[in-house]
Amino acid sequence: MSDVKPVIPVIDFEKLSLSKGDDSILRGDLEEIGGQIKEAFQTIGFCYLKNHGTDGDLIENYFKVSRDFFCTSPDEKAKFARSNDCNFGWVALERERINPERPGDLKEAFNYQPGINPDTWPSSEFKTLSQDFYASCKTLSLRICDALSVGLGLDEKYFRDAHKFIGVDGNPTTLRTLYYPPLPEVSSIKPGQIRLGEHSDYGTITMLFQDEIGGLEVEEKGTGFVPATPIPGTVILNIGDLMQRWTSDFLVATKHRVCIPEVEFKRKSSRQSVAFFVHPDDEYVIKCLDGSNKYEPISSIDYLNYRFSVTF
Ligand SMILES: O=C(O)CCC(=O)C(=O)O
Ligand SMILES: [Fe+2]
Repeated sequence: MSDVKPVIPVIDFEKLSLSKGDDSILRGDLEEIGGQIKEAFQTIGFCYLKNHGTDGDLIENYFKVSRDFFCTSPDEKAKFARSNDCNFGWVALERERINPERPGDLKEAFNYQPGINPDTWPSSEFKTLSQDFYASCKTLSLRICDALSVGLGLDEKYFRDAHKFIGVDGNPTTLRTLYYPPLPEVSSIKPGQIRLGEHSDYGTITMLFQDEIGGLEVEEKGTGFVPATPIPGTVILNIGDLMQRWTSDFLVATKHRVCIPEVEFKRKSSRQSVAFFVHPDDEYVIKCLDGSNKYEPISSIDYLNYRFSVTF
């Protein structure tokens, strides 16, 4: 057996799994798992969590209802187009350029944030599954917050207390289902165009569920981009720029992207993923945790608006 650690570590989350009630969570388990997550975020900035306890049927059904929507006609999808002032709905192919130096991303997406109550949904099933998936991700992300708080030597509820309003007004945490359609012939892909350009996320943590097609790559210092190969049953976890700022760069928000697969059948296949972007409450003020003033205090919502204003 080699002692070389895999670049992106796989962390066993079983002891903090969603199948366990809040009362059965032990401090020692938060320390152990929180320490492993911290170490991953100090180095590569990404990890996989296995045995997280998210209901497999819920994941499967949410992927399916999303795919059914993305496979409807552009006119149908346009009825649910996301506007700049309302974080709900469909984002068309090439509509976003997350890396402004590249052409539009070859992806579609659908955003959901429970504080926003749209008049209509693509289907009642889509609505129910979005609500259920959001609720499950919320619980898991708060457990991750507890582990990370303990891992960083903070009070167990430190990060949880900054995320009190996830899923209600006053917190921008977003569930985004992503669809990367089958790709056209290489000749009709624009120079430099990929499925999702290089970027780091904006908020505190991001959880990502991906199908088996692959293509996600993560930047490793000194090496370049390395694949985040799909591992069935896991969720991928990374931090965003706001968490990096909060920890005065102690933890790193790693750049990542989704490339055009080299294997032909994967280029001809669609790819799906689901991201849960966690942000602190709008008015929560982020101050450097080490007591330094490396970065000025800033409210969560001011930071997010600033990031959107320079990207889109
Ligand atoms: O689809 C993926 O694998 C990555 C998605 C992502 O990084 C994002 O939406 O920020
Ligand atoms: Fe991302």
